[in-house]
Amino acid sequence: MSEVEKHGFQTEVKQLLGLLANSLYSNKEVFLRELISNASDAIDKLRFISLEKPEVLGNDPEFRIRVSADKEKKTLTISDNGLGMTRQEAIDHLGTIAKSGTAEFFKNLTGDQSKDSQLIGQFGVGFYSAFVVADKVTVISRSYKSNADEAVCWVSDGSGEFEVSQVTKADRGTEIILSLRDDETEFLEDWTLRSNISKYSDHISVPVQMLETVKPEGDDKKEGEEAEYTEWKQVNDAKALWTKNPKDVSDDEYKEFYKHISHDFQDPLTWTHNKVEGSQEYTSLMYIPQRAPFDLFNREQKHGLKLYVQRVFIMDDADQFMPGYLRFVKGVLDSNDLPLNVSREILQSNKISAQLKKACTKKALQMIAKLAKDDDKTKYETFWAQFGSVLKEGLVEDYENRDEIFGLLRFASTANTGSEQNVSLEDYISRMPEKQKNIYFITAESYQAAVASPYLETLKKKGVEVLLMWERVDEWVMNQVSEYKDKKFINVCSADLDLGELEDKAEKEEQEAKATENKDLLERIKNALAGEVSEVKVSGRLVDTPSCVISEGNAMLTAQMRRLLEASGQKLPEEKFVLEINPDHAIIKKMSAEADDAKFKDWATLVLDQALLADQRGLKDPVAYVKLVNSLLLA
Ligand SMILES: Nc1ncnc2c1ncn2[C@@H]1O[C@H](COP(=O)(O)OP(=O)(O)OP(=O)(O)O)[C@@H](O)[C@H]1O
Repeated sequence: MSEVEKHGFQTEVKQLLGLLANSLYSNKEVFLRELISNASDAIDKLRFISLEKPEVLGNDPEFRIRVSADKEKKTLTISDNGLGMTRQEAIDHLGTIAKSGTAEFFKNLTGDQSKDSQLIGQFGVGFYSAFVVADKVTVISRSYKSNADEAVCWVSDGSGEFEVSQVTKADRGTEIILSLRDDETEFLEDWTLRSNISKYSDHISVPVQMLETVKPEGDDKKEGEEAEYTEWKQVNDAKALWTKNPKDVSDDEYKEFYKHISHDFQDPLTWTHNKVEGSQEYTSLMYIPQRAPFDLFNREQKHGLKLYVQRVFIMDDADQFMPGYLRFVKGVLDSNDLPLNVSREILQSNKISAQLKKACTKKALQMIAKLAKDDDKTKYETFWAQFGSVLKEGLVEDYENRDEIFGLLRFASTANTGSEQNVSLEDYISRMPEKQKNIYFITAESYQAAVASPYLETLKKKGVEVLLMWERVDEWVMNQVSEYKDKKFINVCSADLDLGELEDKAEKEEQEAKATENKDLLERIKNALAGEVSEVKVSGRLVDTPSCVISEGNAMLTAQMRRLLEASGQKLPEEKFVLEINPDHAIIKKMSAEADDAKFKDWATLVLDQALLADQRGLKDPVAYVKLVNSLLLA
């Protein structure tokens, strides 16, 4: 054995190891699924390499995973003849977590063990789950590229460090030896292992073998042969789940397979399994998780389907088949038409992959639509809470499926008493009074800001429902969609709020009359606010509030959008507002009666500042505002 080299785990791995025992307490046996999954991935990868270089298989061409227990030593060994790891790969892969966004994820943990261990499920623990049952893990691995004496031995007790040394290993592949804790010896029992392996691994295509005692009897027994001997026998079904007829697959099998491909501990919310024959031949099996992954909004998040061509694994995270707004969909795509030597670059510009993307997108949207119709309403609520804001991106990203996506959206609304997002556009349209031709909505900083906005006042008075939006993505999306089923989307904060036929002739005339009547007042306010506002108008949208501001012309940078752009580092020109006043409001009446120009200016400033505050625009000089309010209160 060569010199032993010590390494420390990456900080995040240490944190993960610290939380594991708690998070996997009630389903410790998942370590077996995770290690068998890794072994099967390692075999899939080598099978792929061998397509071009069959010589890498050498004299060991039969892929298999082996599980064996040693009751005396209290060890459980999982070995595979996959691609193996070099010394450096073992250091890199078994000492760090390579997922982007990992550091942020760990920074955001609360420090409360029980809460954090729930979150860890979102993360996928993989190899490290071995430490839940073992107090020492030894990995002996030889890469398919290395010689027998260049194998690596990796050992750790999971506390903070691991050791690596060079060893000799006769065959290619990886052997993981778990020294089980005293209270975990049930995993040495033949029956426990067999039942867990068949539960977790029936659906993977690689045979998983265990040693079986064979008792030759009668004619089989040869002269001089020992009474009993052991032989490696296949334990699992080893038939890739997606290749089966959907009718022959149980819900439990679908759920287990999901856990195998996703490394999630929870069951999926739903799935769709489709075998398509004809001009294109492919099978897709797609799932929606119950919970969003920790990196759903990380640009570098790996997502997409596991790609197989004619049942041969080609690559993980093939994002060419799923649009970005469906990045939470997990699953497998097995194509008969793509070439086996397909690369990411080829997929990017390939006609077949474009057709497959279209088909998979449609199927995924149908799966979501079916979930929306499920009798169990909580399922769609869960889906919407986890992935709704991502799905909305599809309105911009996927013009072709816009109507389908619109149909899946759920909103908060003034028709509800709380902030729950459960109103579909169909619900909204079905409640529209005959005279209403448009769909009204508001975007704001928060639910509270939206529902209490002065911009809703007239619509509320007229009994018109308004959809309330406050998610980051809303402003951007709603700026880019104009209509649904011939109904225009109208932002109630827009400069020229189009009430269409909801505003009758008499109201229009009344409004015009008020504008004429208050012409001097409007002019006086504009002068008093010299340069602060571009125009002062009589408002048609206010009832209980003295004033509001709207953006000049149709520039329509709402407060929310402005903040988003500023946060992204854009320099925006200073905004000019149109101030709308409600001449029937007592404050405006009081202001109008003020003869003293200086005092009038104070009132005008107050009315503008209040409008800016109500629109969550913030004030340039909040201290001056407080002084002004106090002086008017004490006057
Ligand atoms: N049996 C094995 N053979 C070869 N490489 C392995 C084996 N087990 C683990 N590895 C390597 O170690 C890496 C880390 O494994 P780990 O289970 O922690 O994460 P993962 O499988 O990449 O991610 P996740 O489990 O979240 O999908 C793997 O990506 C792989 O490169």
